[in-house]
Amino acid sequence: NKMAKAQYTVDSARASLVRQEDTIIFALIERARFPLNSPTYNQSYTSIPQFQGSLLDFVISNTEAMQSKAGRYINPEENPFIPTNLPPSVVPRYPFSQFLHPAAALINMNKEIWKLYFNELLPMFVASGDDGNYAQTAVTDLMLLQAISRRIHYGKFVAEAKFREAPQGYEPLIRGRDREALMKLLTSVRVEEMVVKRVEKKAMVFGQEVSLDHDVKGGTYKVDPSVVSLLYQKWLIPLTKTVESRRECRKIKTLNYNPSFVKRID
Ligand SMILES: C=C(O[C@@H]1C=C(C(=O)O)C=C[C@H]1O)C(=O)O
Repeated sequence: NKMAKAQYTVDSARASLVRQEDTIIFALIERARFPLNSPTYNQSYTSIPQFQGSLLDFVISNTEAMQSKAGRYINPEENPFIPTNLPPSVVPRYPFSQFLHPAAALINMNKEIWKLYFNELLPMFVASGDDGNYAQTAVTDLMLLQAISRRIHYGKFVAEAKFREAPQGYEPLIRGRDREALMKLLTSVRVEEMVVKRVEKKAMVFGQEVSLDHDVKGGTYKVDPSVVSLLYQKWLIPLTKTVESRRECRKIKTLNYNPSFVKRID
């Protein structure tokens, strides 16, 4: 049996979220190189033959189609932004562990993340203006959107690991559909505070100007460290927790229809 062993624990899931901070901060730095470049998002700017949508829509749907063929979405950590009509993978299927219940695959918050990205996030960290680099802008948007989406949906794994480590704590709340108590049990204020502080520090380290002529000097950063911590505090952490609580709430089905599930998961 080539099935990879379930490798997620609360600790390993946390370690992955810490690692993903690097990806998100570098993606923010890359996107912040360009001004807003609003034509990238304006459907009337592009008139691409046989395509309806903005340049970003065009880049995302074509990139996701190619990445899907290359097997990206076989990994349950990945969630496409435009899931309709995605071509199937054409590569041999790696047996990723079935750590999540299949119902978890139905949680896809990318529509919300997409809206949030344009309405709230972009204005927080890009300068206004237009330098014509629309394709480059779309590519950096996609990298950032994918990194943010992966982080938020990682809440599925966090929730599953938390449940498996303390089923006796979660089960009655899931059965009682007590969302509020579930959210409380899922929350670790201490961890959240560390995340918010650490990403600010990382943004200072990763976003400083490095030169051989002088010691590293603080003060100017490629993306504002306080914006990075605000972004985490206001959006990324709350949305990760929304995914976590949705995952727990939907477990009611598993608990009710398959009572052996809790035992089976060792
Ligand atoms: C991810 C976790 O769950 C919650 C969400 C957190 C986050 O999004 O960073 C941090 C702490 C918890 O409130 C965790 O406990 O590590």
